[in-house]
Amino acid sequence: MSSRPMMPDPAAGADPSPSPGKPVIVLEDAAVRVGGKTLWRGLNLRVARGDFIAVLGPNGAGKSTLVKVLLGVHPAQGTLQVLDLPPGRAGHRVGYLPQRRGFDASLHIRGVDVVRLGWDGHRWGVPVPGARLFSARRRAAETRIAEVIDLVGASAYAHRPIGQLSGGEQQRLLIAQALVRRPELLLLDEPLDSLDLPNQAAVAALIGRICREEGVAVVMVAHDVNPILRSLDRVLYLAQGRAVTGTAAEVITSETLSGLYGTPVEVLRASDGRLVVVGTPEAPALHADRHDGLAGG
Ligand SMILES: Nc1ncnc2c1ncn2[C@@H]1O[C@H](COP(=O)(O)OP(=O)(O)OP(=O)(O)O)[C@@H](O)[C@H]1O
Repeated sequence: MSSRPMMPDPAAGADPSPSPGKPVIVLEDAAVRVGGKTLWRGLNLRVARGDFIAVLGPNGAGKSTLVKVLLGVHPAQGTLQVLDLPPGRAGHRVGYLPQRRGFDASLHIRGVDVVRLGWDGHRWGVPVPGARLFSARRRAAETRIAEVIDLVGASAYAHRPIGQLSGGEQQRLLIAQALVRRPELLLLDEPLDSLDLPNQAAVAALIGRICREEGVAVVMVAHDVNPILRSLDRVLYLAQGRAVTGTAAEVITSETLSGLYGTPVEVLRASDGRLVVVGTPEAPALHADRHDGLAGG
């Protein structure tokens, strides 16, 4: 986890502080169109092993779309590489936790089975119990499933029905599911949403630890940077069709965000260190091509 401090320049759009080492993600001058219009462009990002990057921005800025681009399920222009391959080609080397709204309380599938789906959810059918016991491959799977449940601190409740667990407990098990195939890159879409503050802090700390201890690069969409402020390496801030990248201290400033939004935005620091952004405009509409010159990047 490292980054070189340097003031970001929204106009230039370059990622100012790439980490050294072989990149896990390379985006150069990337752009995305949705419904025939440009959502964002001029996006430059390099993510290295063990980096923790937050993707921030207002509703509709294109944060989830960026994750879909990295997964290879949404097309984009520019230079795009994930683990040295075009997006979508790295298979199990990429773990993904989509946005969600929680499990139905009546759902009886156990937490451990949810994690197991991350291992063999692509296969049809129910495993044959006898075959399972004698398969070395299956034993390796069960060892890894137990290991990853332990890693996220969910051993005490992993055998209970997932619908009966708290939001924080469910989220830990879903993170375990995303980690079970030992991904080198973890894409998390708002994993802290719908969690209460203590659980936000606990899950944020867990993700930071996974980054450090497992060497996994994490790209995490977040609405609030505060729970992850201490664990982060860099942020990518999307707004008004443009992107800036840098450390949180560089990007989340009145000067940088005012430049990005093109209107005065104030960043206040509370006495407990929390950052509060004031005066951001409403969610931007998609940028029509005739405005591309203004959207810049
Ligand atoms: N397949 C699609 N077809 C049409 N519009 C789409 C499609 N996917 C995304 N959009 C639009 O693109 C914009 C960006 O969506 P996206 O979900 O990436 O934003 P976001 O920054 O993640 O928003 P939020 O913070 O609300 O989750 C939205 O206006 C959305 O309606």
